[in-house]
Amino acid sequence: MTVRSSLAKPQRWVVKIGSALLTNNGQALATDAIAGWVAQMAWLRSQGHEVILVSSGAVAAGMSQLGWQQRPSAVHELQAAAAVGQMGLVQTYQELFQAYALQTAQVLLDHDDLSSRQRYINARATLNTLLQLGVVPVVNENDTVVTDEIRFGDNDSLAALVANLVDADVLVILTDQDGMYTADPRHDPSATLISETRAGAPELIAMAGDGGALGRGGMITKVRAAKLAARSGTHTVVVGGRLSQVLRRIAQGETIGTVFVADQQPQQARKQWLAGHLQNRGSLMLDDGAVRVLQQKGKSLLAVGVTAVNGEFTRGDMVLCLDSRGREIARGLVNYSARDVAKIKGQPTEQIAELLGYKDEDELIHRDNLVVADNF
Ligand SMILES: Nc1ncnc2c1ncn2[C@@H]1O[C@H](COP(=O)(O)OP(=O)(O)O)[C@@H](O)[C@H]1O
Ligand SMILES: N[C@@H](CCC(=O)OP(=O)(O)O)C(=O)O
Repeated sequence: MTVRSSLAKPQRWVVKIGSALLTNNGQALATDAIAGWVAQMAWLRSQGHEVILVSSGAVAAGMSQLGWQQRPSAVHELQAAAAVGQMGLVQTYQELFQAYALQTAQVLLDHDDLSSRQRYINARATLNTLLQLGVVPVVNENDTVVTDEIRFGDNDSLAALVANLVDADVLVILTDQDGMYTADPRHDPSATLISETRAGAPELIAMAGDGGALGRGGMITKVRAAKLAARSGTHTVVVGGRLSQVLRRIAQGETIGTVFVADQQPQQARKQWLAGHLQNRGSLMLDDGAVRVLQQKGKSLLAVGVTAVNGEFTRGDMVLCLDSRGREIARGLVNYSARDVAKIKGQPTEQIAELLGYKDEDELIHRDNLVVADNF
């Protein structure tokens, strides 16, 4: 099966719509165009796909509401414009999705949320819960507190980090060109469209230029985003948002835009990332039964299989899982702090709420967040 045709199976999609598309030349939100994408996302949902939307446009919408003709260069003015514009942006999505009986949720994130382990695990749990509830999350950068991203107008990397967070199958970046060309087509009329490439191919950087006046990340940030997304095995499609029925056509395997193929299997890529990127903060000693289910059955770790706790860790930290002789058999992101694990170790899952006065996840470490030793 080719990457293109694989997109026709029910999938988890992250769809990113850039500033360059969302406004009518910076005058106001392009509501008709937005209605068209919403209709297509509702169709994706009706076909069994899950959809997370990453939408820019807050600064551009705010500028037009405030009557500003020029994009300001002062960061606090950009942030103020984003705060004004975000209101109209989410309201527009809420009303348009409602026509398809779909609920929406506003999720504002910044890069720190995704690099701090505790916030990472919380953001992941919230987004997964929203998807399970059938809600369409509408994500944007938390522009009030970021500086670099708003200055450079880059929601592409945010979209890639969201794709990593939810293990998306595909990231679709809608923009104002039909895809990625061998050079910026605004400046080089001989440039040709690249139909398929490997995410992370080094030659792409030299072909990618910067952006236009409204969205400003340009193609460079999309190339970087495709490389980031590939860490979770997510394929990226950069494609023209104004092409008729663009999302439907991608879901039907049509060859449009540029596909950046992730050449690692999702699980493998994610586990490599877990294995390689985080320092451990403590360890859990497991009984023989827990060691067996982790090693042989690929299951999650439950509190009942833990016999001892070491170290000072909080929810979201990386901890080592040791067998009774102290050998490391796995490592993963823990859902409870060291203090709480000490209270629930050896206990069945049903006891967690009573022992702690609250319960987050059933698992101490979910299998998606766990790497068993032979994968290190
Ligand atoms: N190699 C390339 N292929 C296609 N577009 C490119 C390339 N290099 C630079 N660009 C520019 O990137 C722009 C899209 O990026 P940007 O303006 O940031 O939009 P968005 O708001 O969608 O992120 C295009 O309008 C195009 O001029
Ligand atoms: N988060 C901001 C800026 C993000 C932005 O413009 O990014 P992009 O669409 O990638 O060029 C906004 O909503 O306006």
